[in-house]
Amino acid sequence: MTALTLDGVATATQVKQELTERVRALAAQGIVPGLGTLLVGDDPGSRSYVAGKHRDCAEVGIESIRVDLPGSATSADVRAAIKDLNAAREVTGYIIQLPLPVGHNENAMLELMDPAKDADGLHPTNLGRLVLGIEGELSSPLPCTPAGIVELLRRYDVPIAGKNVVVIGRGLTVGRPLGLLFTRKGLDATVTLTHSRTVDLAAEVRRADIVVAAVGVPHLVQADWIKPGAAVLDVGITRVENPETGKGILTGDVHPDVATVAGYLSPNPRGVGPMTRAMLLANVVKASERLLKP
Ligand SMILES: Nc1nc(=O)c2c([nH]1)NC[C@@H]1CN(c3ccc(C(=O)N[C@@H](CCC(=O)O)C(=O)O)cc3)C=[N+]21
Repeated sequence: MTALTLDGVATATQVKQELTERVRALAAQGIVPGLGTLLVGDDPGSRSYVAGKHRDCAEVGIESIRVDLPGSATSADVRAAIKDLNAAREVTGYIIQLPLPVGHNENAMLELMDPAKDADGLHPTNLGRLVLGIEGELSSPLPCTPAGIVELLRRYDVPIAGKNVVVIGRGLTVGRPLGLLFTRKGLDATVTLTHSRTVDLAAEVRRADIVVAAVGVPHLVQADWIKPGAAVLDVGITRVENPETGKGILTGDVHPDVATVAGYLSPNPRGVGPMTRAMLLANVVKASERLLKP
């Protein structure tokens, strides 16, 4: 058996086409969604991620508002920039590009954001609403990677209700919110959240119909860990130095041999990553559409 590829690039392209239509409909009502990004310091990875997000915005017609602060910026500078973004009328939603340089208190900065403008869905109020299971229009922006994972599975009609999901990694942006999302009414999966202190990780993963690996440990998940036919989402990515060439290779958490056992496999890169970026755009468009609601 060779797993069906859950193609994140093709799916993200579909999502962006649908968003382009929704942005056109908003423009007809005089509303232009705007995505703000606050980048502190000059980490090349963060710079390239932020540049990618603004390219995505241009693709669907969302306005971009970039705020870049130098690495020497103080917490007061960051707080002032957050206050400006909260007040800026052209900003529908924004993100604080993580990680912030050492010395800044990320959680305190996230809490300063206006929850209605939290395009990442990582503000405590929005994570709290996820716990409360607030559905429908009132529901807040969902964290982008968990939303991207569910959207990818849905678009390939991968069964979720009643299925055993094993998430590897309990991080803020993926593992923890994903457990809440999969157990929501309407998705109805059963979730096991594993982590570095889980006793027999392979045994847990072998029970899974859906596996999400989000830890950043190259090729952690082996083929003999996978129930034949299971869906595997490879999220964690690490730049592994090639000893011969010295080049950095992007390596996922899932060993390539898994493709011979799994029923579905998202590649990494070109899987959940592009879906994460598409869901960020969806959060901004949804926030603008909420402005239309009486
Ligand atoms: N507030 C905040 N929110 C984030 O969502 C956030 C963040 N900070 N800091 C950094 C991480 C990283 N992240 C990625 C999203 C997509 C790809 C992605 O699309 N990667 C491509 C490969 C690289 C590329 O082509 O750019 C892929 O997987 O195919 C990568 C990384 C979001 N992050």
